[in-house]
This record gives sequence, structure tokens and C-alpha cells, in this order.
Amino acid sequence: MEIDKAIRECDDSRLKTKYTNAIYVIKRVLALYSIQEVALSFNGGKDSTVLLHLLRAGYVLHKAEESSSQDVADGENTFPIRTIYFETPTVFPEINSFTYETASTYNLQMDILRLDFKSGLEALLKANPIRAIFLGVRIGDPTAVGQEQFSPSSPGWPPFMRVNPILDWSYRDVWAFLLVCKVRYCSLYDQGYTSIGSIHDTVPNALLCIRNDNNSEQKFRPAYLLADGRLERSGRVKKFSAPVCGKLSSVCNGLKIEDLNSNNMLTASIIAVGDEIFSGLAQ
Ligand SMILES: Cc1cc2nc3c(=O)[nH]c(=O)nc-3n(C[C@H](O)[C@H](O)[C@H](O)COP(=O)(O)O)c2cc1C
Ligand SMILES: Nc1ncnc2c1ncn2[C@@H]1O[C@H](COP(=O)(O)OP(=O)(O)OP(=O)(O)O)[C@@H](O)[C@H]1O
Repeated sequence: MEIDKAIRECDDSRLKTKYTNAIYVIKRVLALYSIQEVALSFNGGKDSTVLLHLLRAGYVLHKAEESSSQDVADGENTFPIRTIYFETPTVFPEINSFTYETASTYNLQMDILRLDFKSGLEALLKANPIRAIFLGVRIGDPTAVGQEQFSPSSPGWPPFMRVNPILDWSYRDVWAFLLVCKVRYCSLYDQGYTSIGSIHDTVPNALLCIRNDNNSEQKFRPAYLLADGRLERSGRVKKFSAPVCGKLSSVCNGLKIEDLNSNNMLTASIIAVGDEIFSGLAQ
């Protein structure tokens, strides 16, 4: 299996440890649940791309442990784990096409849901016996708060186990894996995007911006060159954030920053505690 081979042959001991632990979690899940009871939540992002390849490897290794070597060879070409993709109207076209291309490359049985997460999962779980869903959530993601490698879905959500095999992976680990395994990832990451949300709230990460002499053109280095992974979400913008590379006008994802702001009234808030205003501590 090419993923397992690439990791075994690399000399990155930290990556090897992360990989071994993630594969352990995946194999336990595959031992605990039947293949019809598990699903992969895949959205074409870097974390879910890592997860897909870990699952491909984990599935083959799991089969190797429970059956003959012939079955293992067959298993390399099949990926029987149901894949769920929530497709939204505000997804980047590059993410969308990468997701579809990946599904075709690896013969994924992909369910495309055009509902919000909760309604989509309710419909899916009503029609299928899914009990565990693999996610590419990592500590540091806003949604990771309070989660562990195995976290039951929240109250009010349909009941299933959220499985997070790469919860403890850092930004660096993610890129080490993708580069060592030489797997394809969405082209936006080579254009300076480091964490990808919707077209309305994501721009290339300013920390990867290369300025040319007259500031006329914005270029960005690839995501894997971001030195401090804690800043991977710096490209997630609020509607009123400053232009990416310090220019006055900036075109992002086909939209001008001014256009994003045009229908909104600028507001400012201040919170004063006690008599700070009167004593001159706040103004
Ligand atoms: C498969 C799946 C399961 C989820 N389960 C839960 C859940 O149990 N509880 C919850 O509050 N949110 C759940 N969510 C929602 C996510 O925590 C999060 O809100 C969503 O991924 C949006 O993240 P984003 O704003 O970074 O795009 C789930 C999402 C997915 C795709
Ligand atoms: N639209 C979606 N469809 C299916 N799964 C999703 C979707 N959005 C999020 N997920 C799940 O939640 C996980 C975490 O999402 P998150 O956006 O943090 O990571 P990512 O998209 O893989 O990478 P990046 O941080 O670069 O955007 C994904 O790996 C995936 O498992």
C-alpha cells in the first residue's frame, strides 16, 4: 500500500508516530463497526484529504490483519467506506472540482448532500445504518473544542460517534503527510490559501504574500511554506477585514473587498466597565 510504504520509508519520526496512532484508531473503528456502519466526511480540504488517505491505508491494513494476502491486494483498489460531501453554493469551484475528481480517482461512493449539516445527517442516518463518522477535525479548529478522538454527536443531533483520528495533528504534520505521500491536494493551497471556508470568508494567507516592487501584483507562496501553523486561519476574513497584501483595493475570489462591504453600515462598539470613562481610562 503506497501510503503505508511512503511513511515507513520516510525519516520523519514525528510523522511516523502520528500516522501509527491515527491508523490504530481507524483499525479499532473498523473492528468495532461493520463497513456499512462507518462513513467518511470529506470536503476536499487538506485535513480531509489526509484523512481519506489514512483511511485508505487503514482499511487495507485492517483487511490484512483479518484475511488472506489475496484479499489485501484486492482491497487496494476498492474503498468501500461511504463518503459524505455537503456541497454548498458558496464553496470554491476548485474545492468542488477537487472533491469530485478525488471521488472518481479513488472510486468513492459519495453521497452529495445539499442541506445543512444537521438536516443532511438526519436524512442520511434515517436511510442508512451509519453509526460512526470519520472527520478531519484538528485541535485548533473552532469546532474541535471539547472533542476527543471519539466524541458522540451533540445532544439534538442524530446519534453517531464522531471519530477524529487526526485530532492531535499540527499544521506541520498535515503538510508533512501530504508531501511525503505525494498525494494530490486542492490547487488553492498552492496559491497561498492555508485553511479554506467559503468564497465569502476566505482569502489567501497574507503571511505568504510576496510583494513585487511596485505592489501591482499579488502573489502567494504555497500553504506548506507557512512557518507558524498557528496562523493557518489568518486567511479567514471577516467582512470588514483589511485587504490581504496591504493594498487599498483588493480582488479576492472574484469579489472586491469594497463590494463585500458595500451593503453594510459601519459600526463600532465600546464596552466600559464602572467609571473608566469618567476617570479617563477609556475614551
Ligand atoms: C459529519 C459531521 C458531523 C457533525 N457533528 C456535529 C455535532 O455532533 N455537533 C455539532 O455541534 N456540530 C456538528 N457538526 C458541525 C461542525 O461541528 C461544524 O459546525 C461544521 O463543520 C462547520 O464548520 P465550519 O464553520 O468550519 O465550516 C458536524 C459536521 C459534520 C460534517
Ligand atoms: N462540507 C463538508 N462536507 C463534508 N465534510 C465536511 C464539510 N465541512 C467540514 N467537513 C468535515 O469537517 C472536517 C474539518 O473541516 P475543516 O474545514 O476544519 O478542515 P478541511 O476543510 O479538511 O481543511 P482546511 O482547514 O484547510 O479547510 C473536514 O475534514 C471534514 O471531515
